[in-house]
Amino acid sequence: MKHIEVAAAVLLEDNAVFAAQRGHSGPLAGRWEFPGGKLEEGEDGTVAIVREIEEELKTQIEVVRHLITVEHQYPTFFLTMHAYLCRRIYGDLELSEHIASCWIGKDDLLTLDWAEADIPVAREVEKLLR
Ligand SMILES: Nc1nc2c([nH]c(=O)n2[C@@H]2O[C@H](COP(=O)(O)OP(=O)(O)OP(=O)(O)O)[C@@H](O)[C@H]2O)c(=O)[nH]1
Repeated sequence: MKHIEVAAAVLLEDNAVFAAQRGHSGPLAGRWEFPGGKLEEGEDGTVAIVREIEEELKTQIEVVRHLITVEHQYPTFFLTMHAYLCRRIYGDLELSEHIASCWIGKDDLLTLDWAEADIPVAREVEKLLR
């Protein structure tokens, strides 16, 4: 079974979190996620997340702290996902791969159609929102 290791960014601003909708085809098409991507060989998650957000969203971020690591078995691969609380430094989170994005508050957070592995992350985020 394929094992994928991914870093994801939790960006909080004005008491809301940034979420993005996947546009790729495949089993998770159209599902919502925290932006990020796969670690390169030998790469630390904190380095990977800064690189991925620069590539995907043309935005510079910094990592504030590790939030949660989730392990999830999808039908076709096993996922390890490290979610980091991050801060935006510069850039407007321009979508290049996702089809939509939103800033979502505590009350609506769990109503989004999240990728399954993201539910435990969303629950952690819920604790950080008022
Ligand atoms: N970035 C990200 N990926 C997630 C999340 N939740 C989740 O299940 N995943 C899965 O983890 C993998 C992340 O890879 P990616 O975003 O680099 O993937 P991709 O399939 O577009 O790959 P590619 O860049 O090789 O085309 C995908 O299979 C994605 O479905 C999440 O919150 N953020």
